[in-house]
Amino acid sequence: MKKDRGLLFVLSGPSGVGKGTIMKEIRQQETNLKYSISMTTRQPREGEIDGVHYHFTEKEKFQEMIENNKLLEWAEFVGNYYGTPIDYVTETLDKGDDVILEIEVQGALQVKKNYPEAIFIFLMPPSLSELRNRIVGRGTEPEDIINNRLSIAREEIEMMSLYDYVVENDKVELACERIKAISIAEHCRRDRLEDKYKQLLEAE
Ligand SMILES: Nc1nc2c(ncn2[C@@H]2O[C@H](COP(=O)(O)OP(=O)(O)O)[C@@H](O)[C@H]2O)c(=O)[nH]1
Ligand SMILES: Nc1ncnc2c1ncn2[C@@H]1O[C@H](COP(=O)(O)OP(=O)(O)O)[C@@H](O)[C@H]1O
Repeated sequence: MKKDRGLLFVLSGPSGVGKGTIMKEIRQQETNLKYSISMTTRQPREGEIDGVHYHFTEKEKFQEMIENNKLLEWAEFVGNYYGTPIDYVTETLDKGDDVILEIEVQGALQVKKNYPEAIFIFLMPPSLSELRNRIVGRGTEPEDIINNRLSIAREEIEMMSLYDYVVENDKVELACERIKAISIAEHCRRDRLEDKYKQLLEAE
């Protein structure tokens, strides 16, 4: 039997909330979620690998992708460009596999416009002071960028109500379990096995 099209999940939330940490954990586990690797013009951080964490690229190439409609969505974030290559997403969904995007809020809103059937998950920190602690603790950004990211975070949090789910990232394992539970629940909702069971009842 032909597999139904996969489901598209969008994980979003303020910088420093733990999106990368959660995605790293989920990618190491056996799940049906395929991770879409974004394209960015940002410089790689120490330990980041091209083609694993991001497709790192020059501005010209990124611009070309936009012009050729090769990005499902894209956004400028603190001076760099980030975008989702469309081909991987459509090919994977067509094969019947689920895809998860880890993107910021402007991009998520574009996906909502272009692919409204996607399922939107907003990851929240336990508090704003904890969010600051996490960004400072990560030690990857200078003070002015941290402040910039925190003021964007406040604006992003205001968009929370547009999402289907709000998931707290208090403990990494708990947040991962919640996201996996959402994926299972959404499959139950989409697949509705009523027809199958109706046939079974009729056959008995
Ligand atoms: N719109 C959009 N945002 C992205 C994409 N990839 C990553 N981002 C977001 O860009 C923001 C900055 O990412 P990054 O520089 O890796 O920093 P970090 O996620 O805060 O560690 C984060 O909120 C990411 O979720 C993408 O393809 N599209
Ligand atoms: N549940 C959590 N509890 C404590 N620290 C966390 C938790 N989740 C993530 N962190 C830490 O917060 C920092 C930011 O996480 P990161 O995954 O880089 O965030 P994002 O990708 O959303 O910007 C990292 O140092 C990470 O180890």
